[in-house]
Amino acid sequence: MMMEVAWRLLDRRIVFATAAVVILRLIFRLYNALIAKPRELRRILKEQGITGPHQTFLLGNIREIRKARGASGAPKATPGEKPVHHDCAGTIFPFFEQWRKQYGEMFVFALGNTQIVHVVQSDVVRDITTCTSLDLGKPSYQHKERGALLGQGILTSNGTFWAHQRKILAPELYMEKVKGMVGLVNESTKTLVKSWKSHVEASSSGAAGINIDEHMRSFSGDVISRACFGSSYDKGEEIFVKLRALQEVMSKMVLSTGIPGMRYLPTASNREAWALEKEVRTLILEVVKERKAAAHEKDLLQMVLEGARNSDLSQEATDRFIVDNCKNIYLAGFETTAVSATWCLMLLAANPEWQDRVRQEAIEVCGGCLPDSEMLRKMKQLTMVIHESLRLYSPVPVVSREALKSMKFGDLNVPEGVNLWSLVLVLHTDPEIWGPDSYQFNPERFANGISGACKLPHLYMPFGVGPRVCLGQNLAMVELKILLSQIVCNFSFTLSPKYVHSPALRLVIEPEFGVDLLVKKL
Ligand code: HEM
Repeated sequence: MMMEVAWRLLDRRIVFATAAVVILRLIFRLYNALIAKPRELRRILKEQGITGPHQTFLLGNIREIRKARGASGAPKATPGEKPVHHDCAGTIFPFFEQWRKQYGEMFVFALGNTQIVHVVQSDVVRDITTCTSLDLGKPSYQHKERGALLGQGILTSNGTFWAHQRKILAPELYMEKVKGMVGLVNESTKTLVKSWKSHVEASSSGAAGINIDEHMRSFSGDVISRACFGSSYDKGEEIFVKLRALQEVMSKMVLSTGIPGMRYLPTASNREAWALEKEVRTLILEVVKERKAAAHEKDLLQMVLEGARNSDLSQEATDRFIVDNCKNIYLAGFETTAVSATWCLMLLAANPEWQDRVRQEAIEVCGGCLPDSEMLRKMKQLTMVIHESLRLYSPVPVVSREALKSMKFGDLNVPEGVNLWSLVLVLHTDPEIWGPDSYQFNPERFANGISGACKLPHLYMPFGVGPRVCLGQNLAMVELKILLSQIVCNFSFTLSPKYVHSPALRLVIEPEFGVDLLVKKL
């Protein structure tokens, strides 16, 4: 009896002792990750003279700033006012402007427990963005926060795994291959032009008011579905509808919190994201299964499939490789292209003289036909407008990297785990680089290409630069050129009085209330 009681007590003591050790280790790890390591990184940076705001800057703060300045962070604009472009960098990132004044060009701040150095000096930006070392990668917090959306695909992965994925995907988006996609982009454009024509015909005044954002998204989604899934296009559409829903759920989550680990909690949005993630995975793998039966044309999915099969991965890892990269291509190529087209059309509507110039050129070059790749090359005025639009409203506002090991750029020692951010919008509108009219819409500056437009061409980076430069930039330019040339050939358009100019930061920089145009058939 005595023995039994002693054993029981001992048992309990062992259980308590084990639990105490586990809890203490957990506390120690949390302390290290949340307090000791960030403090140590700050100390190293401070020794180099890099200081900055001490409060932890969570993405939730963006909402506070928005509340204070109006819904998007942009000053309130009156409907019908001509857009003022100098809004963008300063109003979307007012805190950066304030910190630059307070701490100088290079400063450190925190996003959750991640230390971020803000860098805009041209030589340091060049060294960072062109660095080919695999020790410099994409920030790990992006993967943590957007795991359900991105998985471990090309956008967020690092090291040799990223290099392997890039090697498989890159050749499929080289210019030679993209030339072969002109036909499918023309198909998607025809659908859009037809739908706008019926809108105009249905309006009694001969001018239809169109909120163009959804139209641009349908166009861009249509192109990506065709490029990715080829003849399995119908299934591709279904997958992309679900992915868009997933993206929307995730974008709300990303904006509402910067707290690490939130995505593991069973909140309502997390549960919704997990369910959508599962559905997308099942749908993609169904297409893959169907394909195993028959020889297939070489669309993007097929390349991802073959790349995964030749990679000596387990079945589980192969499936993940395929699903994650399909999701990554969609995310990288869908919203960015749609929002770029939206900004280009807003600028053409606000600047009728440029709309006329682009129209005249498109009519001369295309002669009433759908463009081929040679015609696209000849449309110089249109290319200038697209470059200028991507300069003022670059959809991706920040190019970011993480030092996966301690690294050095010029005099800057970057400790392992520190992130580097270059604000594209600031670099794109710096009067020192672009001249006194840097905030104005002036496509003429690109008459002699990017190197003729500014003093430091490597700082023009709507598609990023260096080894991780956008893989889809050729396709994106082809999409924009075909879409815009066909719109100006078929329609004339002005900004509707409903339009309120308010660039807002969501996953990309987009017009907060959309773009409303008044469209007439030519
Ligand atoms: C106007 C439209 C687009 C813009 C503005 C854009 C912009 C960007 C930017 C800024 C990056 C990050 C570069 C860096 O971190 O240095 C990126 C990466 C990427 N983009 Fe795009 N993109 C566009 C369209 C597309 C399209 C249509 C696709 C695919 C079909 C695509 C695929 C990718 C991929 C796969 C990456 C990751 C590259 C890597 O990490 O190795 N993008 N894009």
